[in-house]
Amino acid sequence: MRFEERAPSALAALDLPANRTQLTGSQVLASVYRHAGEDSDVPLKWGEQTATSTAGNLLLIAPPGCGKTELLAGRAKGLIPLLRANEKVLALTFTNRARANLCSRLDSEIGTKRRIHYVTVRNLHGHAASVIFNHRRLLDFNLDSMRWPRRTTFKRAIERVAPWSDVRTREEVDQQLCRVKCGPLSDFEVLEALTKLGNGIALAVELERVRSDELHYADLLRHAQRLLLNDDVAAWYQERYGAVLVDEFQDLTSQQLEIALRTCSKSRTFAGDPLQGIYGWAGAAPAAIERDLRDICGEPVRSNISYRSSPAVLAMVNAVSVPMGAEPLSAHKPKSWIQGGVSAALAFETRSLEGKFIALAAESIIATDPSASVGIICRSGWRRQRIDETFACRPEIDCVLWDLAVYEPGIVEMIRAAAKRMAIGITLREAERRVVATIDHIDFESIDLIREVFEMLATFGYQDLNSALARLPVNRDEPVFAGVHLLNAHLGKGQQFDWVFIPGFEEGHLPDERCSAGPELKEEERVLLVMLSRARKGVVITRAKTSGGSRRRLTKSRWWDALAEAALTRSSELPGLLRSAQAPA
Ligand SMILES: Nc1ncnc2c1ncn2[C@@H]1O[C@H](COP(=O)(O)OP(=O)(O)OP(=O)(O)O)[C@@H](O)[C@H]1O
Repeated sequence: MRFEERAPSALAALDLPANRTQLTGSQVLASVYRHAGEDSDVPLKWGEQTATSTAGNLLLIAPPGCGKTELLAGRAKGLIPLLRANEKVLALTFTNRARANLCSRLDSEIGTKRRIHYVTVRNLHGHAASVIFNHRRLLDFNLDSMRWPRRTTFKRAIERVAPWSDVRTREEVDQQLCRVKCGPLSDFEVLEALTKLGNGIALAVELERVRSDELHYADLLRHAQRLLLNDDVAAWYQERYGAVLVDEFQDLTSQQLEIALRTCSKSRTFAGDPLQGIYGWAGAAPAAIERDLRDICGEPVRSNISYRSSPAVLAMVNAVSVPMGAEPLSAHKPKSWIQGGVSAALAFETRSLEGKFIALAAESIIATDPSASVGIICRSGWRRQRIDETFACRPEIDCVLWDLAVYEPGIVEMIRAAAKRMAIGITLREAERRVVATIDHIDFESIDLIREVFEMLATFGYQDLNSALARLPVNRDEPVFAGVHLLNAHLGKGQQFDWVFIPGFEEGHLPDERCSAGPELKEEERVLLVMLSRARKGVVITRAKTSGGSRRRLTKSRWWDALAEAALTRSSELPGLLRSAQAPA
């Protein structure tokens, strides 16, 4: 059945200012073409200078989709012949998915074997953990008796000391602890600082952590920084790493920057985009970091040609980024995109209709092009609830929920590989113990995720491993593959999808109600830019006019009108365009 036959009510509910949108859209499109030139082969300078340059330090600054991560992979290739015997390149990212992303780019550039031989790819917490483990004898605590952090460690700690605290209090405590631990403080100095600040809950959480011999994520960075401030420790790493590459520098804290710099002194490459800085709440300071990096690397190499997105997507991206002070982004080979791509803004009467539309649209895209990836990206988890429920009612659509451990790149594969050596009928508990035993204990994040998978299987009532394994999804190493992906904004950083749907353009959600002024509002704008710019072929933004059974009126997001103006696709054209969802010619 055709898309529009299946969704008459959802389509009828669309509310798009068609004429005005088309007019403004063509103007924007014209400017996108003008900037790129027809099918121009750009930007040689950007690529040549970065991949083959043997300059010690290099700073790459460019907006989303210009190929920064790709260039880091190229740079690794160029640096490998310059390494001395026993030296490696260290590539640092922020998340597991970003690590998987960089690994797959490196694999295409230099092959998996050479990548494993010459390049260590870690996220910053993983690198910190290895520094702590390698130099544990210098620590002022016994690492053997400590537990590595889990994703739930902080949540469990605060539930123990302040079970009555609300979400906002918990976030504030988390942020305060992160800020205090952003320097090379000992445990005693952390307690002293928290006492001075007078936040009783934060102090209680920290005391509970020390009492129960746990490390939190922020402790990993703090202890790694302290160790690396020791010149002998730093020299040990500097002999091993002939080059360091850091992706997304805008999200570094000064502590993380120091860890990267002390780890490698020879060749340092940083890639990023200050306008995509979305971790200010965790202590990242893009402007200060950029200043420091200019001192170290000199003038940045820049580009504003997007290899990722169609002209229609870029029209929306530019509508957000240009008022923020960015140069407009242009599409590389703009003519190669069928009809210039898609960008649309759709308002629905209710959240339920919005969810129904998105599910049908995603289903239609996948039915037409099974190789397409569709990202449904929400600013916040609470606003995704209705969307998740809609997809849960439609088991025929395969969905990847990015918050579940079972969908983290490589995790199910690790379980399956270990399970091959286990007897049929082994209990889940025993299987978990044996799977964990096969993982390098420094890889505490994979161990945490494997434990989460087993916890989830136990909740679903599985008794033995074999029956559970049959129900686990096929898991891949790459972060984004064909199918529907449901995620929140921060998880999507650095990733890309053929199609992106962004629900929830209402005040209170976008921007978040706690971030409606000052630097927090600026950061929300950057979050918006990150979400929009994940799209390759098409981006569709949506909002609901009312909420819940009471039909409370919702106020449209302050960014809605500008984006609806920049949208190039009329609602009546959308079904056909979704059906012709193919990769660019
Ligand atoms: N020189 C190039 N030629 C063709 N395609 C490219 C080139 N450079 C990058 N790409 C492609 O463009 C897309 C975006 O690249 P990449 O993810 O490296 O951009 P980015 O600048 O790191 O983006 P973000 O800031 O959003 O993380 C990828 O699909 C990549 O393969």
